[in-house]
Amino acid sequence: MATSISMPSSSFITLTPSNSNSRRHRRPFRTAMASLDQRTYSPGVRISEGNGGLPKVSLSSHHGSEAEIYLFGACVTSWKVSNGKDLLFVRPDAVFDGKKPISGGIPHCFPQFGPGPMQQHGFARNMSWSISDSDNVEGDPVVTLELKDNLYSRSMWDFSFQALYKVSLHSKSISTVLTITNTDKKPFSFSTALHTYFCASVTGASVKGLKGCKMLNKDPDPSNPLEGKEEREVITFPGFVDCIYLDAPKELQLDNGLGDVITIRNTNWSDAVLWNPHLKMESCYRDFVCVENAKIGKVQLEPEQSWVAEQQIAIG
Ligand SMILES: O=P(O)(O)OC[C@H]1O[C@H](O)[C@H](O)[C@@H](O)[C@@H]1O
Repeated sequence: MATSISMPSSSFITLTPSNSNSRRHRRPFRTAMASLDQRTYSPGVRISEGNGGLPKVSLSSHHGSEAEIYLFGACVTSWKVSNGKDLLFVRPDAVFDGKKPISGGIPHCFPQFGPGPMQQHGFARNMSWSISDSDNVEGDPVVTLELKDNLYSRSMWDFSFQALYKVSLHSKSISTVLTITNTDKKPFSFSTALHTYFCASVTGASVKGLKGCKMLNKDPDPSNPLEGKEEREVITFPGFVDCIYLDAPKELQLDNGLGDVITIRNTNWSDAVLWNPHLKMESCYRDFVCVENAKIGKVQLEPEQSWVAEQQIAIG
């Protein structure tokens, strides 16, 4: 069944979440593992200790789908539909030490995509987010995570901001809405991406939907990307791939080469990135491809303005 994403037509909005058909718990707190189990969340939303003792939110829908999200980096590390097959990939070299970003699942790149004045892909993927809200909408669990500036983020990017990340699990899809709000008194700008790792057989995987897009190919020289236009209907991963697609469409299709066709829809994520490290990660490159929704050109926000973007990945 096709599911549509309904989003405000403007990319800059003020958030007013509401849902009459929901069972919501709003409990802002900063995570401390000892106190986590005393909190209650909406049905289908549970918190427990994950790898490395890091707090992990588990979502289970009444349809049998499941997802896991680490508060460290607000990283969705697992998404399973009712057949129990995990469609996301976590690299075998991923560490869960609360310092290094979790390599796999859906890491955030914010407030910078790629290399730049601050660390690669910014700091959001290696900070602890908190739970600001949980909900259950007709049997589907929803959790909203929040990140605000602190001394660490300000040491790299001296702005006051709020990031809200709402993750909703459905029977055959998972959607994420990222809202960045300028809570500062001065404007700021950022680039961002959701660096999604999909389980795949790299020799059978392919992506459709990018034909005609302007490309910035970081292969062979990442510091001097080659401009071009994508001519292929079906893009495969025969070797190292690291390519930005500007003004990508709202819907891409990934055939993971493992028998699944995954539709990746978005609202307001204007760009896309394909990445597979090939022999640079010899132990695991055969088992995943990254298809990333991104905002490569800078988003500029005035004080109190918000930017909102949604990604939905769906199967079947
Ligand atoms: O290893 P990471 O810091 O997670 O980055 C992994 C990759 O992310 C993106 O896909 C970039 O386009 C690549 O150039 C980068 O190598």
